Amino acid sequence: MSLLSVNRLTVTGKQTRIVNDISFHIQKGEWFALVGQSGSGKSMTASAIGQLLAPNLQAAGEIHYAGRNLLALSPSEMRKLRGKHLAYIFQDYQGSFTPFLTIGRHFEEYLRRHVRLSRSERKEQARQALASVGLPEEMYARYPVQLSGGQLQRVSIAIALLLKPDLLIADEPTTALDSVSSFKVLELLSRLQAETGCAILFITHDLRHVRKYADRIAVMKDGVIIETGDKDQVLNHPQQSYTELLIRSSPSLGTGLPLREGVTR
Ligand SMILES: Nc1ncnc2c1ncn2[C@@H]1O[C@H](COP(=O)(O)OP(=O)(O)OP(=O)(O)O)[C@@H](O)[C@H]1O
Repeated sequence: MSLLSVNRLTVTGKQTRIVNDISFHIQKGEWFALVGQSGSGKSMTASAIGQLLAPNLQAAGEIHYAGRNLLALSPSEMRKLRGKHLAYIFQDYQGSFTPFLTIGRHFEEYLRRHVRLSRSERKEQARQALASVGLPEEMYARYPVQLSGGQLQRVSIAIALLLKPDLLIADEPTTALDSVSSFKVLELLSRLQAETGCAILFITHDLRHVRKYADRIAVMKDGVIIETGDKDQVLNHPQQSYTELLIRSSPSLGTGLPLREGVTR
């Protein structure tokens, strides 16, 4: 059985349909990539899963997780699930931190919200989590502004994985980072996924990362999933001309694939 099953999800604004009747499923422990160009509806899909859509947007359809339809949960039920079972990391990692709280306090607050632990136990867990993402203990007492982008994103990952969620939703986690930091963050995610066994819904427009890390891919265009399958199948034998175009426009993937009729570069 799938860990997460999205069935006929639609996200609508006042006048527009942003996500249009999409379905996909994620298996336990797999790295599932949702790819497509900017504005195709990837982030809205990710937000709908955790009931994080802006108030002017509405989701319809079903999103099944552990036998429950997430779209039907009350806000407080959803809050309990987020963090413990389902965690997010975002492109805008800075927005996930409160500037006047130390890194340590961010861990503390997260743990306090979700589990019953003594103060010293919380501190110990935070220390271990920092170490697990390769950050020194002294980061605990620092403020977010005193860390680099890559370090902060690593802290977000440490916090997101603190309670060993089954599903991590990573919405373009490396887009705002330079290439060395991106590399480190993705290697870290890959290692932690192997250690914790969590599934990852990985949202990106960078197919190089997909090639390296993903198990399966769904390609999104204009709010619709136009193609889905195993990574190698989709990247080596795309069925849709749009997928071909995405592959061709990717810096290091765009070679060796014959251009099909009607596809323009
Ligand atoms: N609160 C909102 N109200 C109305 N439309 C919105 C709202 N938020 C996003 N949109 C629109 O929804 C569409 C899909 O946006 P979304 O962020 O899901 O795209 P994306 O594929 O994740 O793009 P990117 O890669 O740039 O993040 C866009 O056209 C965007 O302008």
